[in-house]
Parts: sequence; structure tokens; C-alpha cells
Amino acid sequence: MTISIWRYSHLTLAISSFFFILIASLTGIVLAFEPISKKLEPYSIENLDTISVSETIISLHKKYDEIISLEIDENDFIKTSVITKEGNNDTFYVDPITGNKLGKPSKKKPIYKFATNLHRSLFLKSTGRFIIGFVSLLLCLIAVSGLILIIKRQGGFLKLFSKVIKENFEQYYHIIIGRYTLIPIIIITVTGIYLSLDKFSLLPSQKINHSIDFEGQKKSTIIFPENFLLFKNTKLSTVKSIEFPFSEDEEDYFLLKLQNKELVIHQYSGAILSTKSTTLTDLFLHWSLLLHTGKGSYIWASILLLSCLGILFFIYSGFIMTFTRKKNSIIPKNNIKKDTAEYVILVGSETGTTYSFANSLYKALLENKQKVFITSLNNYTTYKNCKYLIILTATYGEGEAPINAKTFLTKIKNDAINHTIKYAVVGFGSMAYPKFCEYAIEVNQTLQQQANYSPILPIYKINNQSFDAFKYWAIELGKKLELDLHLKQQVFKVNKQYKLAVTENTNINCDNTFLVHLQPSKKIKYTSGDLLSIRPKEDNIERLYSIGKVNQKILLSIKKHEFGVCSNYLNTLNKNELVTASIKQNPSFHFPKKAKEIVLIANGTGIAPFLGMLHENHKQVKTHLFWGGRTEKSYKIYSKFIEDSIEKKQLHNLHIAYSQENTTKQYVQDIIAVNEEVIISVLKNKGCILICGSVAMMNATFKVIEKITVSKLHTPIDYFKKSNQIKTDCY
Ligand SMILES: Cc1cc2nc3c(=O)[nH]c(=O)nc-3n(C[C@H](O)[C@H](O)[C@H](O)COP(=O)(O)O)c2cc1C
Repeated sequence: MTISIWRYSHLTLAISSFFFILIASLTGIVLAFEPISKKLEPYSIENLDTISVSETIISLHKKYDEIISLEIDENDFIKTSVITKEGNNDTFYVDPITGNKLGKPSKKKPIYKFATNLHRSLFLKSTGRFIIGFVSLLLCLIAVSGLILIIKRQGGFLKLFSKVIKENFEQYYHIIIGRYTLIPIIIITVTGIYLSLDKFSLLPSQKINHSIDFEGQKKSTIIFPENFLLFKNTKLSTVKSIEFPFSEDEEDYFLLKLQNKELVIHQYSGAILSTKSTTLTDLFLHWSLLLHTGKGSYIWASILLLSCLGILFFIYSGFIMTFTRKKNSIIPKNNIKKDTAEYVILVGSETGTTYSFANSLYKALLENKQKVFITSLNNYTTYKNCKYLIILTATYGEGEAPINAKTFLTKIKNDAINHTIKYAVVGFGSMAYPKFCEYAIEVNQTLQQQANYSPILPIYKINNQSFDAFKYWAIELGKKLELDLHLKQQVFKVNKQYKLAVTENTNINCDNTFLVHLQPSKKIKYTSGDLLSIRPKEDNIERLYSIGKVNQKILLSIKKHEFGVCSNYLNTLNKNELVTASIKQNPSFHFPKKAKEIVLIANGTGIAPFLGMLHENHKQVKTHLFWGGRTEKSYKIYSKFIEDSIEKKQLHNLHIAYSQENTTKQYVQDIIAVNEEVIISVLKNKGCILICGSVAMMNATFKVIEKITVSKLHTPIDYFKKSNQIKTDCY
């Protein structure tokens, strides 16, 4: 079964029961406080396993005329009903050793009464009870389908608790909280269903019937109850309740309810007249009540409370995820028939973002007066006049097709075309996954093997939905097609914008690189490794720069590109000029707080976040920096930051590779290979490796590290990536 069937079921169940689940969780939160507050009352009796029923009867008889009943609840409070020496009926919590009255049982507070009624039956009596029971079942199914989704997403049951790749806040915490609340939620729902079945008398009969033969009983000598052997040997910890004989009639008896059985006891001889074990139905009912309500345990009640809060978060995050997916997945309405189109855009998407890219390409082609048809990959069919097939697709699971592309490969393999079609494939994926853009690669390979298909451009892979990268690809496509493809980004959400003043802007060096120092106009939260998002007025396209935090200022290292709108804009800024930008938190690329040894690897401008991290390495954690640049002059621009860190013992080893300095070119991966002992020691000692810079450098570095981990640590590099010991921020 595909992930999407489970996702569909999860979503449908959640939407259909959302309102009732919301009420049940809100009231559940209120009700969870009841057992907690009860537990805080001062009536709990300790060491019930050392006090016998006899001792209790003796002490109560000393103080009161008659005992009617004794009850021990889940909080170890002992409630008794007595007739006092003054002849009055009284019910209170009692101390079994002294017989002293401890306090009166309090009445249920109105808020709890209200919440209980709403929680149990929505104030609708039997109909409400039925709805709530049914909703418990739905919630249980939602939890189970959620579990299956997580297992599928993580790549198997054993990886259930392995690292979750963060796509966005809602998705990430939906999974993280889901993993921890899953078992309590299943317990809440199963016990809820059981309690409902009981209310509708759908459980096997649970009444215990004692049959007592009083005729067969001999007239016995009178023994006082406190001297009954059974009462002497029975400790209060095993007792649920005792009903005392109502009158002196010999046919009136003691009814002793223990945790696992019920006994009828002759009131004069102490003989056991009948014993019946508690039925399984009764036992389950008892446990269902305790587990569903949290009675008797404030730890469990607190877990129930947190689970209800978790459910509220699932409602919120589920809603946001669905809404975003729906908003992203809008395919424009085609205004021509499929067989008229010369351009066909096929989209493979699961959560919808690829559609927004496809839409901007579709609009750009329309603006160029081209005949375009757009649809999803699964809808692929014949296109009579198609000259160009453009495929934009995401990758899911472990390198698999997204939901709306599952049938595409089979279809295209079985479809012979009799005219030439030029094609281009763009893969959307994330480098955080081992099989980066794998499905797009498969699509591209399949097209390569099909007769009559020829590529316009080689496959192009986009990491983390970079619109910049897509725009660049569109320019290349435009050149081939002799069209001006001006893509406009759909902007959904712009983070909070801040004004930053330029405090320093260096001259460009031999590599066209410069440093900008920016001072936020008010206090904002950021750290080295976070990203600064700038949208220049010219094109409003977001550019992301990795931040180094140095002396409470933002340090950016930027390479000026000849036609780069943003890099040229930043390069022309003078001191005190203001830049408008926002911060994108990037917690997966912060300086590790706990690692004992750290390796930082960068090339070119990728060093910027590391300059900040070294500057803030106040604990002087052992740190090695590997940097690759072109020449010694390239290094100059960073030297004062690095030398300062070495002096302050915030950087312990520096390794530099120059690619243009000597006759033999040296790259950062080469100096890593000759310093393999550093990599081994860091990975072995649960240290961390951070890589920042170009994707080409990252891939070359991965190859070298993989060789080291396999040969020296007998572990594939993926293990360290998944355990977060290797982190990247590459572009
Ligand atoms: C559960 C899950 C699995 C993913 N697996 C991969 C993968 O194996 N390879 C990859 O490159 N990207 C993977 N991605 C990233 C998506 O392909 C990427 O975020 C893409 O831009 C999403 O596009 P969409 O919103 O159109 O579905 C995965 C994302 C998720 C949520």
C-alpha cells in the first residue's frame, strides 16, 4: 500500500472527527487536573500493606457505635460510613490506626461536572455517548495510520525513532510529538471504547452472583469480627471495600471486595460462605477507568494532560499542513486542449510546492505566446503536437515517486511515439536525504532510453526548493528555446523584516569576494549558521546568505557575480546605509552545544558561518578548520578573524588547501584525506563535522569521508549523517 493511501485515511479520519476530538481534548485537559488535585489532598494512608482489616475494625469500633462500610480508593484514601456514639450517620475519610476522622469527601467541582458531561456525552445522553465512543475509535485509527505514516517515512519500524528531517515546523513537530504521544493516545482511545461498550451493555455480563446456603450453616459460636482469621490476615492494600452486616440477622453478612475477588463472610462465625473471582470484564473495566481518567496517579494524569495538549497541536499542525498543501497544489486551468499543445509540463508532487514552480514556468511560456498544457505526471497520455516535454518532479520515500507520479514510468515505457519530442527534467529534492532527486534521475534515464526523445538540457537538480536555482535553469532553457523566460515567484509568506545598518563593507578581493558587516537596528534573535534572507527590489527573489555572528553583528561573505542582482546591490552599499532583510533560523546548522571535538569544512565564501562560530567558541571546544580557496590572497580577507580565534584558543588546527597557488592543485577534500586521523577521532568520540560551501565540494568531501569511515570505522557515512554527526549547508 502506498504512503498516500495512509495519508489519505489519516487525513479523512481527522477531518471527519475534528470537531469532536477538539471537544474531547479540551475537556480532557480540564479533567486531567481532577486526579492531580485529588492526589494533593492530605488523606492518603501510607503502608496499607502493613495494616490489617482487624486492626482497622478495632480502632473504628473504639470510636464509633457501628461501622456501615469501608472503602479504599485509588488514592489510598479510606472512606468510612459509621453511626457515631451520638447516634448520627456520618461519612468521612479516616485514619485506620487511630480511627480519627481526617476530613469530609469533597463534592465534585462544577467545572469538573460540566467537563465530564461534555466529555462523556456532549450533554446528549445516549446519542452523545455513542458519538464519543465512535470518535474514540476514529482517534485510535488516526493514531495507527499516523504510526504507519511515520514508519514509512522513516524507512522502517526500526528507524521509527531515528532522526526526522525537518521540512518545516508543523511537519517536524507533528512527527516528533506523534512519536511520544502515540502509546498514551492509543491507551486513551482503547479504554474510551471499552468504557463506552460497557455503558451500552455490550460487554459480556459482569455481575457476580453469590449463592449462599444459609440452611446448611450450623448455629455457630459468636466470634467478634476483629478476631476473624481472614480479617487478621487481610491487609488493607488488597481491599477495595467492606460492607458490614446491616442487621443482627444471621442471614446478613460481610461482603469483602478484594482486588481480584469477592467474599461473603458469615457475621458470627467468620466462615467464608461464597467466593467469586472478579470477572475479566470487571478487571478490564477497572483498569480502563484508571487508565482513561488518570485516577490515583498524578504522573499518569499528567501524561494524559500532555497527550491532550499533543492532540490539540496535531489538529493545529495538521490543519496548517493540509492548508499549505492545498494552496500550493493549484494547477492552472489549461486554456487549450492537450493535443494542441507544443509544450507539455508534467508535474510530480506530493505536498504541492513543485506546482508553484511549474505554475511560474507555465505563465512564463504563456507570456511568450506559446501553446502550453500542464498536468500531473500520472495523467500522462499522448500529446499529438507536443514538441517539448518538461518534467518537474519531487522525490519521496527513499528515492521514490511522489503520489501523483506513481504510474508515469510504466505509462511512458509502454508508449511508443512517432515524432521527436525534446525533453528536460528538473528534480526537486533535498540533500538531507541520501537519494537526492532519485526519482527525477530515474525519469531522466527512462526518457534517455526511449526512442524519439532527445534532451534539451541535462537533468537539473534543485535542493530545498531554491527558486534562484530554478530561475537559473529557466534562463538556460530560454536560451535553448530562444525565449525570454522571466519567472515570477509566488510568495506565500514573508518572514518578519528588519532594518540592518552597514557598519563595514570591504573592497572586493582577487576572487571578487567581499565582506559585509551589518548591525540590526533592534535586538533580534539569530546565531551563526542561520540564514539572512534578502529580496532586492529589482526582482523580489529571495537570496539566502549564511550568517557569521561576530561581535553582535552579522558578517556575510559574498561573491560578486557579474550580473548578480543581489551581490551587486550589497557590494555598492556604503557605511550606515540600511538593508531590509529577514532571519531564517537554521537550527540544524548551529555550532553543536555538546560535542567535545568539532571539524569545520568550507570552501570559498562558505567560511562565513564558521568565522562566527569560532568567534563564539568561548568554551574553547577543540575545533579544526579545513578551508579551500584559490590563492593565498584569497585567504587574506578572512585571516584576521582566524588568527584572532587561534590566539584565543577558539580554533586549534587550521588546514588550508589552495587550488591555484602551486603547480599541483590542492582541494579541501585532499587535505582531509591526508588528515584522516582528525575525522576518525571526531566521529569516534561523538564529535561533529559541519560542511558549508559548494555542493561540488560537499560531494567530493563526502567521498573522502566515506572512504575513511568505511575503512577505519567500518561504518557507512550515512550512519553519521543520520545521527547528526555530519551536518551540511551547501548551495
Ligand atoms: C517523507 C519525505 C521523503 C523525502 N524523500 C526524499 C528523497 O528521498 N530524496 C530527495 O531528494 N528528497 C526527498 N524529499 C524532499 C522532497 O522531495 C522535497 O521537499 C520536494 O521539494 C517536495 O516537493 P513537493 O512539495 O512538490 O512534494 C522527501 C521529503 C519528504 C517529506
